[in-house]
Amino acid sequence: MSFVIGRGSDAETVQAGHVGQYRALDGSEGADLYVDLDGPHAMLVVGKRGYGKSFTMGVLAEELARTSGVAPVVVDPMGAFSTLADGGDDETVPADVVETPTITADVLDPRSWCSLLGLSPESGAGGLVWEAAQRTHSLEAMAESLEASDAPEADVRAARNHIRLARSWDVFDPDGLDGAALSGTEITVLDVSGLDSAPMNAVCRGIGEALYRARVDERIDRLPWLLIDEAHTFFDGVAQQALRTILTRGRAPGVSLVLATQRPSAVSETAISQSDVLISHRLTSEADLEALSAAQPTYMNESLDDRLPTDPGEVVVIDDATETIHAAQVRLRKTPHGGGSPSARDVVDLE
Ligand SMILES: Nc1ncnc2c1ncn2[C@@H]1O[C@H](COP(=O)(O)OP(=O)(O)OP(=O)(O)O)[C@@H](O)[C@H]1O
Repeated sequence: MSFVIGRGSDAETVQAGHVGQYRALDGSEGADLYVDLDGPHAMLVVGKRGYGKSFTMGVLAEELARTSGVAPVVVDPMGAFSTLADGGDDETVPADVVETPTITADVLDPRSWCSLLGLSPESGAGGLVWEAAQRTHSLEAMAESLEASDAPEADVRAARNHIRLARSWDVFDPDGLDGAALSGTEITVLDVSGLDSAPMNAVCRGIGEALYRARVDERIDRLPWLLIDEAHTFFDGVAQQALRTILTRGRAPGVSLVLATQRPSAVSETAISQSDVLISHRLTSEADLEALSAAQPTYMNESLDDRLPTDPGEVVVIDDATETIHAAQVRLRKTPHGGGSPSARDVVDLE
């Protein structure tokens, strides 16, 4: 029996992930720390650059990949998680890396199409894109429907150019990833690192909606866990809508979200207030500390900044389910860590 974050003390550690050890006040390591992977959760992993957010997310990903009944999916904007598939010294993690993830065009509603292409729905071209998205289900069909329009040629030309831009991203495909394709037992890593912010957001939105809808419509049995690194990138664009839906309504259909960001002040307030587990690495920026302090739970007696850790891999965990706070050291990765900063000394060693 151990303490399991999100579940409570004296809990069984089945369907729980081993993420590290408690950290005593003198810095020594204590008992093992587990996180509940059985029920749905919204987790937020925050911390200044280089203090271990991606590493911690990788540890969670490794644990999810080896947990039954869940369908873990990572949206990987830095290309740091494909190493999950490389295996470790003595253990392998079942992982499937999708290097060019695609989604279907109809996951975006007409308004989102306009915002994705930077068009005002009130403009001539925006209105045409809106109508095309409303009437059709693929990018091809959207392009064709523009040609049949009797709108002014200048508007049609502008709309055509924007649709052409969307086609050049190569992220829309009528056979794009759906809930079924994403709900395997292995962890699916979607490498979006080669994409600009707009198509990256479109993919994230499509994946979030596909997983959520598949559970609401009872088309998949396993409980999806969507892990998103650099989450602030997605609260700036069209992905935001899907992430908000999961944060506010994901619990009932059993969809979990793990967001990692170095800028908690740049993810929405919803992301902070709806998270039931907050894992905080070192943070120093005034704005970020304020964003977290504003959502600081009433059971937290002292200020959060007084408790924040100082070294990479050290965390403070605020568990809303059990209303407890824990100081811990995140365990080492079993698969290679794909993030981290390059060092000039490593280059010299190679020469
Ligand atoms: N739990 C840990 N145990 C040991 N070392 C760690 C741990 N977590 C992080 N580190 C070390 O810190 C380095 C930086 O970690 P990581 O790449 O996860 O930072 P980050 O906060 O995600 O940074 P960025 O914002 O640049 O992505 C790692 O390469 C690793 O050397």
